[in-house]
Amino acid sequence: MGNFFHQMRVSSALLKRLQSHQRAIASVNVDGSRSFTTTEGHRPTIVHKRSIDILHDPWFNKGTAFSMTERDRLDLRGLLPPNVMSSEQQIERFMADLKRLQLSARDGPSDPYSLAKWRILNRLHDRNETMYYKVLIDNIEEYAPIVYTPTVGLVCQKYSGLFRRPRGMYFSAEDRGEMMSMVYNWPADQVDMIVVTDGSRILGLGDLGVQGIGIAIGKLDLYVAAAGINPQRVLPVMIDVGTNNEKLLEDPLYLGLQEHRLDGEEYIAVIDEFMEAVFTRWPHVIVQFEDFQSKWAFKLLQRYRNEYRMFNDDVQGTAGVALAGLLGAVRAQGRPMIDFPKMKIVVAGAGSAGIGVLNAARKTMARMLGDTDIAFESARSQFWVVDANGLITEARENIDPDARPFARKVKEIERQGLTEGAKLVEVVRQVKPDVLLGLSAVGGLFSKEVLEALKGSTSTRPAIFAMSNPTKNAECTPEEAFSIVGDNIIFGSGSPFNNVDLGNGHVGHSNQANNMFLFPGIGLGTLLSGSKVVSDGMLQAAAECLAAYMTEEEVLQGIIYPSISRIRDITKEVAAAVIKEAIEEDLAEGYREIDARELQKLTEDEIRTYVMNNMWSPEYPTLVYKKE
Ligand SMILES: NC(=O)C1=CN([C@@H]2O[C@H](COP(=O)(O)OP(=O)(O)OC[C@H]3O[C@@H](n4cnc5c(N)ncnc54)[C@H](O)[C@@H]3O)[C@@H](O)[C@H]2O)C=CC1
Ligand SMILES: CC(=O)C(=O)O
Ligand SMILES: [Mg+2]
Repeated sequence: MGNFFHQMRVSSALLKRLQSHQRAIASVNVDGSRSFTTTEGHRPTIVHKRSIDILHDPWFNKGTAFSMTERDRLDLRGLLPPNVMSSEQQIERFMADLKRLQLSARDGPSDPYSLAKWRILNRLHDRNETMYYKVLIDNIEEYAPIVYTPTVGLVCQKYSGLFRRPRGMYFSAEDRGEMMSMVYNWPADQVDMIVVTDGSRILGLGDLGVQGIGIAIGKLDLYVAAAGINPQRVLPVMIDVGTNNEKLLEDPLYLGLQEHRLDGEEYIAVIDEFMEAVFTRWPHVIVQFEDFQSKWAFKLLQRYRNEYRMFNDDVQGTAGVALAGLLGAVRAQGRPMIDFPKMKIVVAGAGSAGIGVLNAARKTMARMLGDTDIAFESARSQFWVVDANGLITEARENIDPDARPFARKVKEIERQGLTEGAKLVEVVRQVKPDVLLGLSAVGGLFSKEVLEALKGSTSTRPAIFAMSNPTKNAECTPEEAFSIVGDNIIFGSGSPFNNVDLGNGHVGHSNQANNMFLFPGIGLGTLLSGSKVVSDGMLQAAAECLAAYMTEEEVLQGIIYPSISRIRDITKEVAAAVIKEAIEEDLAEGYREIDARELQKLTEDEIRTYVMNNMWSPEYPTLVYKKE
């Protein structure tokens, strides 16, 4: 039905075009291009380029003002956000943004100039990719917080003002039936990595609709900088199925579809069509799902993970990073990793990230306890999960099926002096956990009261993970954690914070507990192994590699994650671990000139060299012109 109407629209557009061509009179301009004067008095300009070339040509580019018929005529469909704007709207958007700069800079995280820095870097990204990535790689510690969390969150929030040149592809609900041909509008014949979002839960900032493309761009910046994926082979994708953000629905300058989100079968049909289209054009691509609301994150993962080379970063990448942190917290107490199943863990947040972490931690505990059904069942009792409605128990009505395995038994928690829906502070007070981990998206959730309660922890060195992003959503700051709970804690946060000066030359180490330490290596390892799926074993190998990366000395100092300045090295190690596991599981089918048999013969060191040799570095190549 939709298709039929679409064809009707196209054919009537074609008819109009033909009519106006019949009425056109040709003339030649001074620059050699040809113009037509139509009987209506308009003078169309003949251009000799199409698609991305026209967007990159400041002479002819109209950005969001290309009409739908022009987009079809010039192969631009999918290369721009779907809302067609008038030139007046474009100017209004630009001016609104310009005036907002001062205000936005004040809104920013710790760095008041973060947004201005992002703009400068973004302009460089548009002009010269090699130089952009050289700057990023050489100064990753300084600029990761600009192109990635926290500033990327602000960028997504302000995207309608910041948008200049499009980057990546947009597939919208309006494009149903067209995606298979639209993918050919992308200029690159080879794409290795796609990061796709539907904008429904961007960091902890909620539904940002089409503006969520910023997070896909930021993640792919790390793919290039950390994993050495060639920037010509990355593709950020926004699937615009509408938004339920009422502010955006009413904003005349919003760049996306101004309708409520598709849901149910209609929604799945759009994502299915997208997956089929990209894997048809690029059968070897890896698709990373990013920042999909929990409601869809798990369902889509289950739907595609055995069929396509894909993974969900928030569910699976975060799980691995948190697991590495939990194991680090055990080691930091001077205990062997095998003590992990004894840890009492309180998790605040039962969304895609929280549930992903809980499942991975429970499985790892069970494996350490002998990998039996009994071990799996007993591991469950190490977790207390608190969501927006308090402690989750079996007495909860309409319990989310993904959280059900972690619902506490009522009798058992009554013995602990707790009830269904108990507040976080009560849970911490009664459980006296070893670990308090936040993936709630609620800034300041680990209040003074909660942190005071954690002082009663039975652990010799309690661990606090305030993993929500961006900075203002962190459950607490390291200053709060160290000053309230005490100097002898482990601290990790999703967005970067400075270390804390504890006086007398002592430093309270602030770790960045972010999935950026895993997703680039998972993607690169999967690519180079040629595995057709991303298996649980490959993800586990990635997490274990990260957990083992820090030395005993570092861990005892409270340093349980690498500094971001080492991200290229840890990514290489993670990629090698993923490849090794893929080989062991007989999933590695090879990549380019190296086939499965040759991969199997590689030693661990040779796998590392293989990874390094396949990482792109930002060096200018020699260019030679050749006629088409
Ligand atoms: N550090 C990292 O690498 C990562 C961090 N995250 C962050 O995790 C956060 C959550 O992400 P998702 O799970 O996808 O979001 P989500 O929206 O699916 O889940 C949020 C969860 O927090 C719960 N919650 C809300 N208010 C609460 C409260 N007052 N107390 C306890 N729980 C509360 C909700 O009930 C829900 O279960 C986001 O801020 C995101 O940026 C996500 C992925 C990776
Ligand atoms: C880091 C990340 O993936 C998130 O906050 O959603
Ligand atoms: Mg994410």
